[in-house]
Amino acid sequence: MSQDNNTITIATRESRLALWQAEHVKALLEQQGRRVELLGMTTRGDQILDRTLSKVGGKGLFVKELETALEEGRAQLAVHSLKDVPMDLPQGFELVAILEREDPRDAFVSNQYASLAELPQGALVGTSSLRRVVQLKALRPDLRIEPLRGNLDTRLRKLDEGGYDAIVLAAAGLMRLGLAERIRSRFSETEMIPCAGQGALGLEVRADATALKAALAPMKHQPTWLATQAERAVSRELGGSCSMPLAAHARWDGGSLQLAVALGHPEQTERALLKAQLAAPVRSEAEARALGARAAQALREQGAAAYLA
Ligand SMILES: NCc1[nH]cc(CCC(=O)O)c1CC(=O)O
Repeated sequence: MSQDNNTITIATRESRLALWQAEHVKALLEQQGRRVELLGMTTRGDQILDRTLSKVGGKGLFVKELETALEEGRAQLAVHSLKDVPMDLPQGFELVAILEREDPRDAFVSNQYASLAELPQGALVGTSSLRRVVQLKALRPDLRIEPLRGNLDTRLRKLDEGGYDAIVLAAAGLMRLGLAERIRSRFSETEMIPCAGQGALGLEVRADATALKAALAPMKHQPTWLATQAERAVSRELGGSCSMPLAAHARWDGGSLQLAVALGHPEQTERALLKAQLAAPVRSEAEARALGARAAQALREQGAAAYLA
């Protein structure tokens, strides 16, 4: 297929969201005169749709098959939702760029209610993200929260079939798929702190792909890169995977990064949510990671150890 050096083959999952993201990067590369093909693949994470991902365990459920394609030379580039990418990539792989982040917030979607505040006592909310569960419980202890799995279209269908009063999803995914009109309201980044990397796309290549790395480097959006380095450092420091109830979101305020973090207990959702907010001037990746490490430390000082399995 792509034996000639000018063609870049992008390995992608085949969900509508993943394909949109791969097509988006393809279009950006084509604007630079590159020839691009897509290689669609099914990952283990796509196959396990009947169980909550946190119970399946294992990191990188959505990325491993794509990495194998890079390893075997069937593709040169993998496009990921950054929040699905493990904090430390396996030996031989690298994130070469992170694109400018879109809306990082979580969205409230319902056919009857305009916002969380409007939900009646004891309403049923669907989400499978432990991060969302612990923050929803803190905001509205009366709510019943039930698992909701599947790709975005499936989750919306389950809402429309009457299975839930409301569901909570990442705004960015809905916007990418042209489903923004389903969003009734957005949570602020402080009331429902997003997951590390939410709303950003990461480009992964083989670490030895020198020429390709040089070609992709200009696609790196430095403010997003630094913000997400701080967020991902929190998770790395706490030994986290994407399935623990950890939230980390950094936003720029002039030259300073404002980092908000929250950690809930994975089983006892009635236990207090640990929270911290820190800010620091950040000019380098080292400074971004140091800010993330300080936030993790702040959570440890509040007793994070008892929350980490
Ligand atoms: N975990 C699945 C996933 N991975 C990326 C997105 C949305 C897009 C993004 O955050 O970049 C979603 C859906 C969701 O969490 O609702």
